Amino acid sequence: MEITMKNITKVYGDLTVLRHFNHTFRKGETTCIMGPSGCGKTTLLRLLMGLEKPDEGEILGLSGLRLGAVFQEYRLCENLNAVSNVRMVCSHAFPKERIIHALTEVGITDSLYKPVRDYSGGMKRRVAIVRAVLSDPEICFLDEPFEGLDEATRSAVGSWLYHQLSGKTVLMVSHDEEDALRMDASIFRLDQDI
Ligand SMILES: Nc1ncnc2c1ncn2[C@@H]1O[C@H](COP(=O)(O)OP(=O)(O)OP(=O)(O)O)[C@@H](O)[C@H]1O
Repeated sequence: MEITMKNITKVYGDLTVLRHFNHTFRKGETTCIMGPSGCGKTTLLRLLMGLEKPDEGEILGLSGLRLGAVFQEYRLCENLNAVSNVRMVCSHAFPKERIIHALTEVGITDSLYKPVRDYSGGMKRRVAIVRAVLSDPEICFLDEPFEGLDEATRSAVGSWLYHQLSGKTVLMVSHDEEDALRMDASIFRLDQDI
């Protein structure tokens, strides 16, 4: 029950981001990928999500899995409200009340029906988090999921997310060890000497 990145090399023009990189992530657990800015953390997630192709190497253990993701740039439909954004990833029969309940639990209450273009960055991030969770992923990728949230919200949303994703495979990126702690994640430091 593992996801293996085997001999992965990723190059952008003159820049080699990963060179002959090998690592195994355990399924059913949360791993927090940490490392200096620009070291390739997002690239690593994008390779695992299949959004980038490695120049060399292979990734094993992911095929057929249902993916969920929170991207740094939210990727919401700006003209739709929070409920509609989440509803897009749910099955037809999924009760709207459960969507509203989840959004309320992360603190999106009175703005549920406003277009998300009018939301703050922190609110957009919380909508993206609820969308990722309610898509019922088998593996969830979280790229700096708590960025832009104040300490109290970070803690409340972190605890909600931890409970929702418990037992699933989660690969997250963060600069903050507190985030790893609140998600009960093991830390993987990406510090390749390229
Ligand atoms: N599509 C791309 N084209 C060219 N260069 C890229 C591309 N994507 C990433 N890079 C470069 O690859 C390197 C690694 O980027 P990446 O976003 O993976 O780093 P990171 O560790 O996630 O950084 P941060 O912590 O700042 O988010 C950076 O130098 C970045 O500029």
